[in-house]
Amino acid sequence: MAVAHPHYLKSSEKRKDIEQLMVPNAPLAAPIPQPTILSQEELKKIAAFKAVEFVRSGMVLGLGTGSTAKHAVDRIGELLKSGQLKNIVGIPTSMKTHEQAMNLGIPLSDLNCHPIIDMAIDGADEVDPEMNLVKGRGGSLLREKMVETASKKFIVIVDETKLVDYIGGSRLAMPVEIVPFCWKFTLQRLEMLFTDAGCVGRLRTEGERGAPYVSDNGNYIIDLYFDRDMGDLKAASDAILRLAGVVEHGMFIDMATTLIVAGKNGVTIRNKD
Ligand SMILES: O=C[C@H](O)[C@H](O)[C@H](O)COP(=O)(O)O
Repeated sequence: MAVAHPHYLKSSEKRKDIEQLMVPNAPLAAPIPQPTILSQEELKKIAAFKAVEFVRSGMVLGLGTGSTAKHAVDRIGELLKSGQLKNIVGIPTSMKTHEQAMNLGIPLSDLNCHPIIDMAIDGADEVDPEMNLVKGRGGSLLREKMVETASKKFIVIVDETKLVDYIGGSRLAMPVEIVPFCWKFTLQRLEMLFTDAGCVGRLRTEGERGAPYVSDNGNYIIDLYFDRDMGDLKAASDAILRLAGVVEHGMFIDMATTLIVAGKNGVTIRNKD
């Protein structure tokens, strides 16, 4: 199903007016409707707002992490404030989202108190044609996976740049959360699993001094980069999880129940068969 972006037309018309004002001796003609070019940020927001339309009062909600999920959390906060939503309980997937939701006044809880979640809404770094995902480039994969596997429905929200032919296909990171102890050893073991796919691993670092990035759970992250398709994802997942030292990986296989993609031609909503 594709839906256009009517609520964004006004701003494009505004832009047209401004362009006309900047052209010397521009004729005073009625503005000609132009196709709207939306930024990636606007597309993320459109996908996020569409997902929040599925939220109902009384739900326990998994609150995702990242720049796309942030729009969804903001929107939920807004609807709670205006009274359009009531009795929502949010389960945040990171310390960052916890802070955002708290500042918005969204009542929060955790998996100990709410082991079954009605619906989770979160972004993704990659989505393949089977709706398998890569997540965790923002470092929150472990808590996201815990919350989203506990969710009856998991709505993934992305702009169309996240669509790939196969997992790893963006050539960007597939994150793996590991314990800090002897991280180089674990990195080498991870690379060795995927030599056929031309896999290279890098410890994620931050700051000018390149200190290891530390997750909300006190762990390190190894980013894996693939030259070629790694093949059977379930076999890859099992092999990674069998390595002592690995906590979790960022492949979310067969977890998404709905995918919302915002692109220049509109919004597409797809449910898992
Ligand atoms: O750890 C981060 C999460 O998995 C994000 O959902 C993912 O990285 C997508 O983030 P963004 O919406 O900022 O592209």
